[in-house]
Amino acid sequence: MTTPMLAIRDLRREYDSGPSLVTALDGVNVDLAAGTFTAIMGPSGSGKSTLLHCVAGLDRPTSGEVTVDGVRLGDLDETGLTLLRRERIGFVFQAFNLISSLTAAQNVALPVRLAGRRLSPSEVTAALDEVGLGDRARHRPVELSGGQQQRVAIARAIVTRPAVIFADEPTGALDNQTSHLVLGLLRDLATSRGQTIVMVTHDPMAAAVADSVLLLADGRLVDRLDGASAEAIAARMARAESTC
Ligand SMILES: Nc1ncnc2c1ncn2[C@@H]1O[C@H](COP(=O)(O)OP(=O)(O)OP(=O)(O)O)[C@@H](O)[C@H]1O
Repeated sequence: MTTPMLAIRDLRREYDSGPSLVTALDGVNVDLAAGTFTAIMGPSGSGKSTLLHCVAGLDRPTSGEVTVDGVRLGDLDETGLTLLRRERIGFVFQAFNLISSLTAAQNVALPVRLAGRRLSPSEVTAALDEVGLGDRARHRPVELSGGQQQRVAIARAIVTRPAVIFADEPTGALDNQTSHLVLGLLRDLATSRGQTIVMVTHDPMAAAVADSVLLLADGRLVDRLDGASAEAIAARMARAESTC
């Protein structure tokens, strides 16, 4: 058996919020193979963001273990986690998180630059070309549409060729047509480049682009749908929402 790109074992995350203890993740176990595209769905408050943050090394679980590309996150200190995120992980968020005073090319190069390294102009151009924005390198975010801004954010996420890309509602702020384009890009990163994509979404149409959908409810993985249509995913989600 090949080693999974992401291995999640008995993952628990509790929040001590005043008088009550909130269990956001209640023993999640799953392996995700390299080059797969996985959507995480579930009712509001089911633990999707917490799972994404724990698996991406942005948050520490209360117990359990996450292994990313053979590295156990629990063995890393904050510096080690920062390095891992910088070198092997890409992030795409609903809010594009671009710096308004910088051009598209400067935004793409910024994280690496903050890390004390410089990308060659051809690396930046290649990433922008890959998302179809090679001709917008000198544009500032305000001069770009929402979909174009999200594509710049994707270029920024892929410029270091990370093994894993985490996307939190990447199409949440986009219209249907633009969402389709952005999802196509993510799909292609998995299929053509073997990158592993994990995407939180509420949208069954978006989830249908993934290879599989993991369904969370009350911090537990309650179902997995492989190759399901948007209609099948929507129906399963409706059932999950009616029982919570
Ligand atoms: N920092 C925190 N402190 C206390 N409780 C928290 C914190 N973050 C999340 N929670 C709780 O943990 C549970 C899971 O939250 P999480 O944000 O992971 O859910 P979600 O599925 O992403 O929700 P949504 O779809 O609404 O974004 C919720 O009950 C939430 O209130």
